[in-house]
Amino acid sequence: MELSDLQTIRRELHQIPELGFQEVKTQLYLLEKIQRMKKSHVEFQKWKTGLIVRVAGVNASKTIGFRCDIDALPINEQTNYPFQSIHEGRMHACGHDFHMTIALGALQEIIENPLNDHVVFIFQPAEEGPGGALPMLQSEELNKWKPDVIFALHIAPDLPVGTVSSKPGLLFANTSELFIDFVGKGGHAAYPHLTKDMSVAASSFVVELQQIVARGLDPLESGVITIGKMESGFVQNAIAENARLEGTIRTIDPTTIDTVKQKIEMMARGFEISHDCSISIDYGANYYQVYNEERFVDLFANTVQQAGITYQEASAAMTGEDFGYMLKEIPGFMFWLGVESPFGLHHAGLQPNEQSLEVGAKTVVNTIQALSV
Ligand SMILES: CC(=O)N[C@@H](CCC[C@H](N)C(=O)O)C(=O)O
Repeated sequence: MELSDLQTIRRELHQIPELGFQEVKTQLYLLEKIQRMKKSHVEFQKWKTGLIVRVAGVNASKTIGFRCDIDALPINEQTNYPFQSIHEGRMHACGHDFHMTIALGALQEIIENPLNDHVVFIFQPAEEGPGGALPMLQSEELNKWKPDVIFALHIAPDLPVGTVSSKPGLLFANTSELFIDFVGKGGHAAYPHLTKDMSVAASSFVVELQQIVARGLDPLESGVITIGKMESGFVQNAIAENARLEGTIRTIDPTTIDTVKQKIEMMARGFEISHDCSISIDYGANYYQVYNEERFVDLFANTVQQAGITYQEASAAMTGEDFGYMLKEIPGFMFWLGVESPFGLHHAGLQPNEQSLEVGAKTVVNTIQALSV
């Protein structure tokens, strides 16, 4: 596919971002593109709001899988693009518009030049939450065409176009969402002694949470607790009866996340006494670490270098990815694709360089070919 075709697809997808398991327009868009490419050796199945496409090999001994994620974030876009999101409060701020476009570009190439092996393209919903990889992996649809080896990519705003990066072993962290609800007693702003102020309780809780990482964990273990959203009260001159914190926990070791959760629960019991309130905790979606198999990372590094693309050894990151569940069951790896954006992932100004679409599609095709040898 020409760069201009990839750009058109990316821009059209960028305009219709949808949250996890609501990717209705996105699924239709992908279907329409796939129908146009479809030939007799191509089949597809829908899975919820996602899709699985299989290109049959000419003499297959295995199935190679490439997975891309298709959902967006509840972020208000702040780019100066003429093709901004038409969905208010929704944005492809994690590059999934790029991931889908690259998958479509690679799919077309593989349809036109089928390999010996079968190739399965997985368009997975709900990566940002509540998590589509695990239920998709357990689905009849995916099990019908289960890959023997699988890989995926993620855009990297801090890497130049023409550079890709990965590493053997741990690439992304273990994660758990974190939702904490506080219930106290509201009242007039002038009579705090008659109330249980949940704005104060929740604010102190946010600050105290950081002590769990600073003082509750072995300094040689890594952890992050981030509260990305807090809400309380409803008017400036009333004391808040309710508060809600929304955040995420990240750890390098899968067992450390349980330690963090225990400490949060102990802290909540203490706050219930000291603030005379009730606190409930929900951990939402939990993702398993992304762990790359060394032999595939080596093969990938050699393949891209032969194609004139720069390979850089990555460091592990505290980002999460439910693709970790797929890698737990199917051998493979994940890599970062350089897109040099002035703003990072999950930022309202994310503007990845579209030149990277061609590099991405070429890299995916080359990798599938290398895995098929
Ligand atoms: C690559 C990336 O940015 N992934 C997300 C995954 C989110 C998982 C979940 N909603 C959570 O916040 O724990 C990330 O934020 O790392």
